[in-house]
Amino acid sequence: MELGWLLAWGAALLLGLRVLMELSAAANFALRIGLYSVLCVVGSALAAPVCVLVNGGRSVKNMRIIKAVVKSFKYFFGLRFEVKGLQNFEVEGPAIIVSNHQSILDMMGLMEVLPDGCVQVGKKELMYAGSVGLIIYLGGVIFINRKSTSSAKMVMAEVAKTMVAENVKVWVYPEGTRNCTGDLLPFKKGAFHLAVQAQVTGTAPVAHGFLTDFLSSPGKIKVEVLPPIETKGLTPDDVSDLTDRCFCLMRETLFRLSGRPAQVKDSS
Ligand SMILES: CCCCC/C=C\C/C=C\CCCCCCCC(=O)SCCNC(=O)CCNC(=O)[C@H](O)C(C)(C)COP(=O)(O)OP(=O)(O)OC[C@H]1O[C@@H](n2cnc3c(N)ncnc32)[C@H](O)[C@@H]1OP(=O)(O)O
Ligand SMILES: CCCCCCCC/C=C\CCCCCCCC(=O)OC[C@@H](O)COP(=O)(O)O
Repeated sequence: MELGWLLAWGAALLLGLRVLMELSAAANFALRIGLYSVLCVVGSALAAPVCVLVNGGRSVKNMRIIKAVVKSFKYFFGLRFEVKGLQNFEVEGPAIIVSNHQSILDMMGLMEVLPDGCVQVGKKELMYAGSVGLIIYLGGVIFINRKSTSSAKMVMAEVAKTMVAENVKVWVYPEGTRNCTGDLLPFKKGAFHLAVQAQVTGTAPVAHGFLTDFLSSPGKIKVEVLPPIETKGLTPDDVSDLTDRCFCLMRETLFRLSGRPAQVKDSS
């Protein structure tokens, strides 16, 4: 009898949530973000011991495991991904990847395209986000202190040396924070200094219209990897131009993916 009541209450709750999601777009979004957070926390707790057992601790190789787990999340939301330009990651030698960053949800899109041996740059506070922080640490994410420019620059200078020595790709979010306005924030220049310091083969901009597509249920998320910009031979004097070029390319692509007319605006 008690089990019967429990099932009845459970069914009523699910039905109630379903109706709420149908009636209110805000409730729909909040519930889906809630489910995503639960999946991240539980997925991280389950994946962390696997990463330690398979790769012995913090290593970029763990990103393969993390990627497999995060890629399964789309089935909970009925999402599909339309990925274009993956071949643009096939550059010889180290490279920088830059992408827009709309929300915590972006990780689902990023994992659809993340190449092997690619480390990401993240704010150091992420380390303290419970099991999610642990998995981010295990995945080899490079942590920077956004409150100290000199310390962030020092970390980036070390990254420049490592990426050349170990032939790795580095993924940076040049807006430096989440931004869900549908447009881009002016780019910070760290990624582009890094490209020049490491004399990388290319800087590949990635653009996605994640949030717009996530809100239209069931969404088809568009992610596009643009052709890399050759950065070998550039000097520190070229950093501003390189930053502007990437900004314009990415903004144009973001607007196209979101189905809005292109607008003209510079990065300053
Ligand atoms: C299994 C289940 C798993 C479930 C969980 C799901 C997924 C998780 C798993 C893994 C995914 C991890 C994802 C992590 C995502 C993290 C995203 C973020 O955290 S974004 C925020 C952090 N990132 C950034 O901030 C990068 C962008 N910022 C920069 O590049 C900045 O420039 C900076 C280097 C941080 C410095 O910033 P600051 O504001 O302090 O200074 P300015 O940018 O204003 O620069 C001042 C001045 O210095 C010059 N400059 C900058 N960098 C350099 C340099 N390296 N060398 C020389 N000079 C530099 C810059 O040009 C400015 O000078 P000027 O004004 O004259 O041009
Ligand atoms: C003991 C503490 C427990 C904390 C539990 C935290 C639970 C978090 C639940 C779900 C979060 C999933 C996060 C996926 C990783 C997303 C990385 C990310 O998007 O970081 C934001 C950062 O780029 C920019 O931060 P700001 O926009 O500047 O801010």
